[in-house]
Amino acid sequence: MNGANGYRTLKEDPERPIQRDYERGHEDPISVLTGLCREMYRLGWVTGTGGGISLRQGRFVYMAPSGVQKERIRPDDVFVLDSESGEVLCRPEHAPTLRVSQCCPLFFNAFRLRDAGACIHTHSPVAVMATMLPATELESEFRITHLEMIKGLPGYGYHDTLVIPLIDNTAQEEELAGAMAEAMKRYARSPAVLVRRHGLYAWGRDYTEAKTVTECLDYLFDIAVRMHSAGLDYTKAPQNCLQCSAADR
Ligand SMILES: CSCCC(=O)C(=O)COP(=O)(O)O
Ligand SMILES: [Zn+2]
Repeated sequence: MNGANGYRTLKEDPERPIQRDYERGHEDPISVLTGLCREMYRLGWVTGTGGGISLRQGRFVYMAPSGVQKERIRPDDVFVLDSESGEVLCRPEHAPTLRVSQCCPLFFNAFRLRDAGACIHTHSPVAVMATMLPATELESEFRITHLEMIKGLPGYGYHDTLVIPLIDNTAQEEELAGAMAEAMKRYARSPAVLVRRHGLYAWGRDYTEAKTVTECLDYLFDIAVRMHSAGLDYTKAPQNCLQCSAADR
């Protein structure tokens, strides 16, 4: 069959659906986790052992150990947990002193409250800078509008104002869990929570979406910091936007 664009299109056989492995969880989640940790390290998101990613696939949750260099995790370092109870099912046998990531209860917030398939925690410098901008200090939320990359976030358009809740940091990572859950309930549309002077938790229905969301947010934080330095207001629509009313500007 020829499609309107001249490309050959195939009709999908319902008995033998085309395998879209990345959507259907046929990739090895442990290899995905170790590979993404290396990529996130290169982006400056998970340096100095902090930050990370957790994946949920069916009954199982995959998570890195705490306090280790995330870019150097090997497959046999990865913990496997029960996605319902949170119980550790498999631990690294070769290193009995390793403990599961301190981010565990925060990753579980994303799995339980948003039905996420992946959650990313970054210590990205631009995310941390964004939590200290004057507009975020006052409101305990990060707002930004009229930037193309907002469209990379599920359910958002160019003219929308993206609002990410911002919670205060605590001495221990686990102590953030309650405030993060509260913020997620109050900001039902938000795909992420910022932690002041610490970083970002962002999630998606699978690791591809979580990675895209985190990349778009990181870009938007960077732009916000640059716009603020240039004396520009990233929270308001530009004067010349014909679709927006005076109240938006
Ligand atoms: C320098 S990392 C401080 C602790 C932290 O913020 C963090 O994200 C720790 O994560 P881990 O997976 O190493 O428990
Ligand atoms: Zn952290």
